[in-house]
Amino acid sequence: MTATTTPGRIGGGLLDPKQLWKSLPDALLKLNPRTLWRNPVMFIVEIGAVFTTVLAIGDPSLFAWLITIWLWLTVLSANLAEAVAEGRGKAQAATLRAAKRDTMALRLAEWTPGQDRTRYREESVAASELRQGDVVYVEAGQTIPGDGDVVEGIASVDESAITGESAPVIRESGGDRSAVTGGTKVLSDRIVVKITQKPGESFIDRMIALVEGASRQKTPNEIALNILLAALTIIFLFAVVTLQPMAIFAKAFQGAAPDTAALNADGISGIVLVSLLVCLIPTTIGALLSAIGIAGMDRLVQRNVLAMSGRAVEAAGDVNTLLLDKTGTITLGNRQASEFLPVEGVTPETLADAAQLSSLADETPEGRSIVVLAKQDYELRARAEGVMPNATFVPFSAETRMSGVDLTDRRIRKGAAAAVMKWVRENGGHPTEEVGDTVDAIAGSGGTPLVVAEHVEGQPARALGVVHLKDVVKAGMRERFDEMRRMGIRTVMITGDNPRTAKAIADEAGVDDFLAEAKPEDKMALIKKEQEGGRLVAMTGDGTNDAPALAQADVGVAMNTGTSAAKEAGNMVDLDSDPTKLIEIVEIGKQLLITRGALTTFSIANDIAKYFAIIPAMFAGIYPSLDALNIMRLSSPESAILSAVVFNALIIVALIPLALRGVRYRPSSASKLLTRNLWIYGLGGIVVPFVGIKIIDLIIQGIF
Ligand SMILES: Nc1ncnc2c1ncn2[C@@H]1O[C@H](COP(=O)(O)OP(=O)(O)OP(=O)(O)O)[C@@H](O)[C@H]1O
Ligand SMILES: [K+]
Ligand SMILES: [Mg+2]
Repeated sequence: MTATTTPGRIGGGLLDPKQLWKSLPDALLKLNPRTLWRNPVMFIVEIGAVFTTVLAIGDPSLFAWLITIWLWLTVLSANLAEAVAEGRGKAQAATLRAAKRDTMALRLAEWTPGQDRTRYREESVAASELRQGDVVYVEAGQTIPGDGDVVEGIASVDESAITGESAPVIRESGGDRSAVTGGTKVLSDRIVVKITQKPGESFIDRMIALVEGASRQKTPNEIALNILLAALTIIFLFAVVTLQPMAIFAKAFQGAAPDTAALNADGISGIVLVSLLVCLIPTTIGALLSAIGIAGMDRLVQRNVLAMSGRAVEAAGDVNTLLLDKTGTITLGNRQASEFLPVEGVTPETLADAAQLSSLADETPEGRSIVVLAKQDYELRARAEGVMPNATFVPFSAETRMSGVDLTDRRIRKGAAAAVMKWVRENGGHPTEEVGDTVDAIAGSGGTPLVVAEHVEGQPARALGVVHLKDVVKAGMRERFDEMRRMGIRTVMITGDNPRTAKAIADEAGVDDFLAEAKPEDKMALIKKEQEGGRLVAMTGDGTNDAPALAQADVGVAMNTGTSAAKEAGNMVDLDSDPTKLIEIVEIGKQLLITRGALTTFSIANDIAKYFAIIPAMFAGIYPSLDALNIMRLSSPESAILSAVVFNALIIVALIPLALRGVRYRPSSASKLLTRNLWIYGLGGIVVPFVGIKIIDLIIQGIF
């Protein structure tokens, strides 16, 4: 992809200070308690800051004001993290809005497929007036007025407004490349589009809401973590509150110890209690949690993937099995007729003629390619539907795996070998051995054989021959599947095609397993089976027949080129329509989970370390024996507390880049990763505060 629509990524780990500055107004707005209460940890800090502000006004001192200022800065840092994360989507939303200009649409009344356009009543309406089910006509140079499926014709479309990709794409009726998006532009030819969107709920609308974070909801893991953080906060609140009677008691017994601003005969000052509390509660992760989630979604957007649910992004990090469909996902998907192979006694022309006749109204790419090949090899002229008034066309369905035509005294079918042979038998015929051999040969090479058969009234049905549909495995598939294996993900190809073709393609592409002759309900059943025992399943697909499976999967990635039904059913859409994108989606999911885990570990280790940094300094005057623990030798209790509060605020800002960029992920086993991160972030979390607080203490000492 190109990154024309995506705002600059935060590279190299360093945060552009300009971004912090630009997000400052948003961060200030987030101080509003009505929005902040959603983040319990930071909400407590804000209450604490209000409290110390009141105390500082009542009994002003430099110490009181410094603490108060830094407490407010702590809340502001958290808001800044979230605002910076959100700010990146806003630029993209602006680009998308530009594509949303209101256009005029040419609506067709009483449309039926295959008819000459001049027969319809046409009316020009504003795009915003269009309703679900309306049929519109769009030609070269015009903007597509709404989301829908192409029901007639083929056109090249410029989708750069949403994908950022300037190369035009083909959109055509019938197949799995039929979905078009409102706001994109037809470059050549003309198409008839059936609108599928509800007014005001267009794909671009949803994209805007998504990149702006307006529709973001907390994910299950995030909610669970929030509850844990709130619980920790309450525990520390008790710990701090019970410190007070202890302090008063100790002070009474050790009356000789000198009073300090932190501790006198009345106990610990309110300012110090609040400071202690803020230092102990998990402010680091509390401040960064939501930014981590937003950044995860944003990383997907950068890769042209729209995740409609945060839950799916999380699930992606834990996926065990990936199901892919064959045609159009593993293969290029424009299965083209390449050869007519008749049985003995039938001329190639007869076969080509029958195949063409049965495909005249078949709007699938396969059907159209048969019409074209017959025309080109045998100069058979495609007969227009209007010229054959007695013909009833039988459209292709994934259930029957056949399509065809019924004429007055002759019926023709073409389709999957098993389906057509069954049809021949049911109509009194015997499929010849020869068809079987031809079918096997084509399938063995990875091609799709379509058997053509006819049933003339009064005679037994008979197979006329086989059409060879050629398809090509996309480049680089094997390497990507190897990579998935290293990540511990099993890949399974599912296809409506026969087992032989399936095996040939599966071997060539290097998937772990395959399921052939799968009907939509079989795909569903396979997913449900895989999900048993808590395994998470991802699925990529593009066809209408993939829709139920996409909805059932934990991560359902619909190709943007696919049908509207598929895009509606999945919980992610890949604008690049690249099935191996799932590797990146899984990586981003894992990165999200790892980043959250690492920063939680760091945050909690950090808080515990702070406890040991401050408490000895505070009580050293009273309990000389505690002096042994006072390894940091901070200059005074006040300085110790102020240093801890300053450090607590600065560490949030320091970690914003990591929260946004994410902790690096390399394919390796989950347990190895966990141990490694526990070491780095756990140990780091313990050591960093000691060093940081000491440095700040020295600076404070230097100033005063
Ligand atoms: N237009 C058509 N007319 C008749 N038969 C068709 C047509 N298109 C496909 N078939 C047959 O029906 C079978 C099932 O098609 P279906 O679209 O369900 O699956 P597929 O495209 O082969 O696999 P996938 O699920 O990977 O997309 C094909 O393998 C082919 O034999
Ligand atoms: K803290
Ligand atoms: Mg298909």
